[in-house]
Amino acid sequence: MSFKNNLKLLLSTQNVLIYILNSEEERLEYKIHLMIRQNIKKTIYCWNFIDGYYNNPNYLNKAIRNPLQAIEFIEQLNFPTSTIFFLKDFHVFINDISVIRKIKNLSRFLKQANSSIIISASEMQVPSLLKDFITVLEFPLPNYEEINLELHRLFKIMNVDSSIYSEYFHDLTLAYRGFSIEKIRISIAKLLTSNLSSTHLIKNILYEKRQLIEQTDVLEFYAVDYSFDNVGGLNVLKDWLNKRSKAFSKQAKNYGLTVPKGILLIGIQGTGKSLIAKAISGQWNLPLLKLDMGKIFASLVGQSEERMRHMIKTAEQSSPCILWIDEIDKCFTRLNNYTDSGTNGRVLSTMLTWLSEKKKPVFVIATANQVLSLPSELLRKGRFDEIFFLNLPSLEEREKIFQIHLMKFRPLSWRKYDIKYLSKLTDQFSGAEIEQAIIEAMYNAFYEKREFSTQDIINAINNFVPLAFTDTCNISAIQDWAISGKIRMAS
Ligand SMILES: Nc1ncnc2c1ncn2[C@@H]1O[C@H](COP(=O)(O)OP(=O)(O)OP(=O)(O)O)[C@@H](O)[C@H]1O
Repeated sequence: MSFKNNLKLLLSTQNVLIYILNSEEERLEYKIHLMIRQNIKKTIYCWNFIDGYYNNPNYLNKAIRNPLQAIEFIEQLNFPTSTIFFLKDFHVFINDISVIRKIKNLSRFLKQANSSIIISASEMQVPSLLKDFITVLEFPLPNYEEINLELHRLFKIMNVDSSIYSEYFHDLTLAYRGFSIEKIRISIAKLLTSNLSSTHLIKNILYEKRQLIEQTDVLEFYAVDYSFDNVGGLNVLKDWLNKRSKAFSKQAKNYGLTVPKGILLIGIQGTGKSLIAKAISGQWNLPLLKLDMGKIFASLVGQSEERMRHMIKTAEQSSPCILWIDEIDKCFTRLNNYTDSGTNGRVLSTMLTWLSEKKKPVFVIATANQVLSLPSELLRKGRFDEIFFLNLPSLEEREKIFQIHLMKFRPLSWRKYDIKYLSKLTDQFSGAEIEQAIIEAMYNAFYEKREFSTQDIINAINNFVPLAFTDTCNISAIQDWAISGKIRMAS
């Protein structure tokens, strides 16, 4: 249900105390006034600590700097019917016992009078004594249409010919998702006065967005310049992803397609799971947010779930985007789930519920090395669109990986290396190990002050012991599991 409908319902069903969590007080106040004018017949009294009651000429400056008096004022008005008392920053004062008592005493009469108190709060600070009386609502940041409207308005005010940017208006609007209206105003004023081209304008907004996202502490904004050309092999996975590359477009929506949820990539270390996450972001031209799972877990009870919820909200506000959850197996294991039914289980269940019910265009890429220890709930249908297994590369895939890395290091002379022979020598090597062997060869040749050759790479390969040789048991177990048909192979 939309915020507006939710609030309308609460106000018409005798909810006496409504606590609205928001970061945009001015916009919230405007929306409530608009609702009163258009949809509901109520009178409104607004109060803040410095000005007291300020919007009704008959009661100007009542209860200045006195929250208790602000509540007593309601009593003095003799409980007017169908009235809203909009109290700003009142969360700071409702921990005072005299304020709590007064509100409790008032609540019955407010109910009879069909009136309500709305507390506008920037933080969640509901005292336990009022828990049963308060309904909490969250005021969402502006949506696509609101941002679009505001941008047109700002362009007009600033006398900027919006037709110059018309082709980019959709991208501009998307880039500003996750910003408050106030932040959009400041940002657009700053950017338009610096006469940037459309693409630079969007780049700068994304830079500001990055700072906004990183304030959350658990999300890192990854600026990547990768595409599928940087990934050798994994053709089935790439094909699957290519078919969804326009999944977040208007055309896909009009076609009736549902927004894809995401994928779980399971595989041996160094087979390109992280690389694929970065490449999708570049290929689909969507921002990549990396979640630091370790930072979700806090020591205080309830704080970890709160951080998870906050992270989800930030990702949704920045959508469309890619959310990359690296090494999910390190945080959620079967063992953890059974031994720690507390925090770990609750954080997992918050995430699983979101994954199942997610409607916003946040494409989740979770990666894991271990599958046998992953909680089964995570693998269940409906969480991810698909689970892919990334095996050690085949001969053809190794050829492609050698080519990609040699082209990267020697864009002009890569053809002189005997890629076919090197690929044959590296059976059981991962992509990361192939890259490592080339780098090792380069170091050795550089030390001897000469260009590196195929022979240097052969020497490096001969001195290299790949993980598949040292961790045979684990790797065979995961390969057997994948081959048994439980998940889709990435190549
Ligand atoms: N298929 C591939 N094509 C090209 N390069 C690859 C491939 N696989 C791995 N690499 C190289 O190895 C590096 C490390 O791989 P990556 O971090 O993506 O592996 P991973 O599967 O995420 O490993 P881990 O499980 O250890 O996190 C990549 O940055 C890339 O340079």
